[in-house]
Amino acid sequence: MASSEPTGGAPLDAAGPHQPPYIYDASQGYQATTEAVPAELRSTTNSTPQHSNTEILDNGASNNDEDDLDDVFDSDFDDNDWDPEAGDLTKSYNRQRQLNSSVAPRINAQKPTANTFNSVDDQMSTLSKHAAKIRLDDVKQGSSKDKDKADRATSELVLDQRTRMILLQMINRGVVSEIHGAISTGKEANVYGAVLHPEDGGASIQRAVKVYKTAILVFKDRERYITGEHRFKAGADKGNNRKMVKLWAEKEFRNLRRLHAAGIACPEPIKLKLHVLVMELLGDKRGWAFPRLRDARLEGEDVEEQWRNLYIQLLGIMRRIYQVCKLVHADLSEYNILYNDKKLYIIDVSQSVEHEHPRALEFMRMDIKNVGDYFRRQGVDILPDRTVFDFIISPEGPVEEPALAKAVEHLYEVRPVGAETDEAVAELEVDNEVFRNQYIPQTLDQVYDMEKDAQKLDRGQGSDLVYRNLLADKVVQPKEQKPEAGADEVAEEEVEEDDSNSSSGDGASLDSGDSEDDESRFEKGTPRGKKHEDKDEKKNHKLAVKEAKREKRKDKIPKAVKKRLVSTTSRKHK
Ligand SMILES: Nc1ncnc2c1ncn2[C@@H]1O[C@H](COP(=O)(O)OP(=O)(O)OP(=O)(O)O)[C@@H](O)[C@H]1O
Ligand SMILES: [Mg+2]
Repeated sequence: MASSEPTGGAPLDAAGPHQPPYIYDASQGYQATTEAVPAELRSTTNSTPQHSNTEILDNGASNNDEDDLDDVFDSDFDDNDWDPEAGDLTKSYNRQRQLNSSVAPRINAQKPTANTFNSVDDQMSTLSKHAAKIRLDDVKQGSSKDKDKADRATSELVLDQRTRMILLQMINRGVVSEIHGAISTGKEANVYGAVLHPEDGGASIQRAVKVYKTAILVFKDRERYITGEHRFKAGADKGNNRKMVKLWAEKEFRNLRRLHAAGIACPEPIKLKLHVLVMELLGDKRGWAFPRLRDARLEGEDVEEQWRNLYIQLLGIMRRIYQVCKLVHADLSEYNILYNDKKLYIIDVSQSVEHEHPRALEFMRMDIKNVGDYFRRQGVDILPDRTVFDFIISPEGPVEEPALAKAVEHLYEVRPVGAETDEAVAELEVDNEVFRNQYIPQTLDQVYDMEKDAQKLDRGQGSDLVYRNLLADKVVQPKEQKPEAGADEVAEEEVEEDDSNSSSGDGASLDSGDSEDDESRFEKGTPRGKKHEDKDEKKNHKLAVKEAKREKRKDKIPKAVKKRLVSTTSRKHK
């Protein structure tokens, strides 16, 4: 994949003002004229734009300017831009963007340009002393069956120059002391284990380092999370991979911080630099990461009950993320939840959206489906998607444990039919199917026939409306309600209020959030689905779904048999 063909590697005569104080030779690499550039850096080092022979491995990085290290050595690492105490993150983010897009060197403009290279070179030399602390072959994987994967991971993992420099910086600044092998390699990011040996000789601290990839194909499907995120617009430049991954990393960092501040079990975000995010390792003291929920093996006599408790725990977490963090995870599944000792940990929140994102509720419905499907496969008697949806978005009700779990138990008690009979199970499936295809307006602006719905409310039939829980009493007085003063506006206030109380003082959004942008968020996030279906069409659709289900049921395994099968399988895990 990488080319070792030298193209610009002819020895330079002398270091001119725009050239570094070392020269590059195609066969021998760097020939230092001042300090030696160590082997660790030599393979890919290239600090001058006229050299294009940089080996671009790894990371899927394919930008021609991958060797540009300017932003890596920006002073932003030092000025605590990403510390919660540093104040307005939007401002610091914008400041950073300005810095990054500036053509002039960011070091004292009075200095001759040659000093810029000196400085980069000096920094590289300084960092080089840490090179041996990046030991990617030191792989820790959860189980021996993952050995193959681990081997593959090791060979796949060759860091590009920029990433390596950032990692060395992290070591130099004492964010971590060593970086080890990959915990995970994926299409969007690699996650490495790292360890910090505190200077005071205290116990070592395990950390995780997530490195986002810059290959273009990777985040193609991220479009829908950006479109409609009006505050994201100014920052998103789809033409520039590097900027994009930086944005995703920032988004994840901020979202994690919100979750963590709300006391949700998730990795504590520690440090962010460009596309590299350092966070708490969710794992044991020796650096073994907790398994994903998908790979979790529950043990004990009461495995069934444990699964049910995890399901209830997760519904509580989802409600808390929505109500307290004002976010929707948007990629929640057994792959993005870690499990340890009866507890669930939420990870991978770079695509999480504000609850006011035009598609937030659609993403939430997807999360609910994924979660429900998974727990059902574990034999849990799950609640209907619609019930879960209402539980999460209802402004009324608790947002803390243990009250959350109690509230879920209550939902079980009051549901009309339990899942004891085949009919009840079938009914649940129909209801889920209908719900999953139903149009959900995000705000009152999107309500198709406000008049008609208002009449419904007046007649006390508001519970028929799928968006009924958006209709907090204070938000909706249907008759006087103007479309532009919808739930969204109130939600905005709540966000601000919430943010000002939170320690981070910022949101997960990435730009200034100008309110005049508010309308534009609906341009592309056009409501889809069943909006234009009238009542009869809906009824027919429901009947059709019912009919299809009835057909399917004919060759269905009876519930009791299925349950037996499921519990035998889970017992195998003991
Ligand atoms: N803080 C952490 N502690 C322990 N393990 C982690 C942590 N963060 C991530 N992991 C592990 O790394 C894996 C990938 O992380 P994550 O889900 O955040 O990346 P991703 O964006 O899904 O990347 P990709 O889509 O490329 O796989 C997780 O499934 C988990 O096993
Ligand atoms: Mg993931």
